[in-house]
Amino acid sequence: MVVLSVPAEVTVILLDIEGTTTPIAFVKDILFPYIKENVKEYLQTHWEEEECQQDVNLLRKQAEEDAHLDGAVPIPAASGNGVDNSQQMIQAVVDNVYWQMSLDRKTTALKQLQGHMWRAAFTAGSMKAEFFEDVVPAIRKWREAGMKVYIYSSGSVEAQKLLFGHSTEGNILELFDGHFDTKIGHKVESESYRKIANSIGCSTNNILFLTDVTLEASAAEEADVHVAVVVRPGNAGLTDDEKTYYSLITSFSELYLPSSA
Ligand SMILES: CSCCC(=O)C(=O)COP(=O)(O)O
Ligand SMILES: [Mg+2]
Repeated sequence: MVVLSVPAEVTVILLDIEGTTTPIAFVKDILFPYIKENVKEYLQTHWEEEECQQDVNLLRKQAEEDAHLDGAVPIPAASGNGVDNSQQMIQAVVDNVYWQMSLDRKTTALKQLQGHMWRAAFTAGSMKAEFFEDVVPAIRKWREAGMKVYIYSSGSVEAQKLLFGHSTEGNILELFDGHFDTKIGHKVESESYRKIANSIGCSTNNILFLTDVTLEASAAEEADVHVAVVVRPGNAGLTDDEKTYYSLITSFSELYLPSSA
């Protein structure tokens, strides 16, 4: 088995979700289709609720920022009361969500709505998150060795908690010291990793970030975070240069912690 030695200065392991702890197929074939199939009905049912209106307002602000992009879908401001106006707005939100999802955008606005929508499915038990089989045993071992373990995903913190709270392995939220999402910054921006270190109360070089996306790995590395790129079935392929440059692991069990020897 290939072994990757974790530098002695590392005290925190920061984990991506999609393509790292969880198969991309679970996200693309289960989580995202649920949103597309249910978004219109969800908006119709919850439209008058404050949480739903906050989600719509955030999506509208995002739509304003996106106005210059090809194919962008605007969300009009409410122009009055009435069923027709609400139905038009709901359709605009639906179209905007579909457009954003067609580009796999990671905007806070889209991720916040998705998180709220998944709540019903996870809490009713009709959806259970999946992890690669090495994930939970490895995290338990890291914790026993004194590591802190955090999640950093584009999925909202609320969605992350649903995922780890309702999985095929039960509620495993206790395994994490905390969660970060795009509210701290985007995963392809190195400043986000500095802010995460600051929030945890450590130096960036105390963190090892595991992700499947080399743009994220590169941003983290620029902030002096240690990185390993996770190669899983179904993940996007890496170029030869990326394969040579990055430390690669295909299972969390390939990480060797000197402190656990
Ligand atoms: C609770 S995560 C749901 C998946 C998701 O929406 C997503 O965007 C995953 O992104 P990641 O940063 O984990 O690759
Ligand atoms: Mg990922």
